[in-house]
Amino acid sequence: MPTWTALTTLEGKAKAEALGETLENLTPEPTGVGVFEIEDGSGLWEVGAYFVEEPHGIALDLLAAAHGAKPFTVSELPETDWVAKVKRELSPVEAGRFFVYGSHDADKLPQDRIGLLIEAAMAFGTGHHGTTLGCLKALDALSAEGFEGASVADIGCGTAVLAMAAAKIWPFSVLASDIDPVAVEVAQANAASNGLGDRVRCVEAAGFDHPELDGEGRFDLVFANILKGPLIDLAPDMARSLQAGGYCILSGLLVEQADEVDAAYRVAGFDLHRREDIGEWSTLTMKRT
Ligand SMILES: C[S@@+](CC[C@H](N)C(=O)[O-])C[C@H]1O[C@@H](n2cnc3c(N)ncnc32)[C@H](O)[C@@H]1O
Repeated sequence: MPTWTALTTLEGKAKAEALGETLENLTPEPTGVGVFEIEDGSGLWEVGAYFVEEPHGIALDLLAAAHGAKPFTVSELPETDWVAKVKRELSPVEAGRFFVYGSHDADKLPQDRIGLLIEAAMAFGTGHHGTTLGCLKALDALSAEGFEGASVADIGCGTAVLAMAAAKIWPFSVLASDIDPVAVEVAQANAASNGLGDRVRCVEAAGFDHPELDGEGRFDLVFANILKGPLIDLAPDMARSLQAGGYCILSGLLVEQADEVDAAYRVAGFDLHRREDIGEWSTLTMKRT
């Protein structure tokens, strides 16, 4: 059985966030990085990096020295325990008409909701994050306005939660993509377990850099829940890929970053159609002019 090596340290908030960012850029790249507040009133934050393979000790020593971090605790976690723990703790999420749930909560799916079965796995998108929620709500709002997406792409699909949501409300195929091959595998498996294996296709790609994603006016709706920087970089390709009157639903940006992304997309040929802020996260629906 593969084991996971977890490296954790405790810091104050600012240092924890800076350390988390540095860990994400570490070589070898961690399989996951987490930055969490310890809920004991101590004001301390836990920073963790999780590796499937043995971490690079020297890189970690340098990292700890550079940040003045307390020594990392290194522990081995059996993979199955971790996944099972996350699964048990995940409760269903409602977003608009959508109900995102794990198989352990299958009996809780209300009859009037559109179910999206997502098992906790090594991909982002269980519906719990404000960015995913924002995108699902934006999709629901577009559909309530009478919009029907006949050619939809989900860039940075993670679990494919957004691609599957679109495929559940409209009778067309959806193309999902992710830069991370593990996410592509998880996404394709989720599509199959939701009975959408023939209509949600997942490919590995960075942005629109894939023959199946390429083409002027190729799509009428594109989701991109990635970060502010990549979203801004993607604006010209997004404008080229979308038909006039089509939409992109953008998330992964903090509330204070929304105006900057909005401005970049206006320059590229979009108008702001809708904005939804959930907690510290903002989701923009931009309409191609
Ligand atoms: C925040 S998650 C979003 C997952 C899912 N779409 C959701 O809304 O919950 C971002 C995903 O985008 C992928 N990603 C990041 N940059 C990307 C890029 N330039 N092109 C394609 N995928 C990217 C990451 O691997 C990750 O799976």
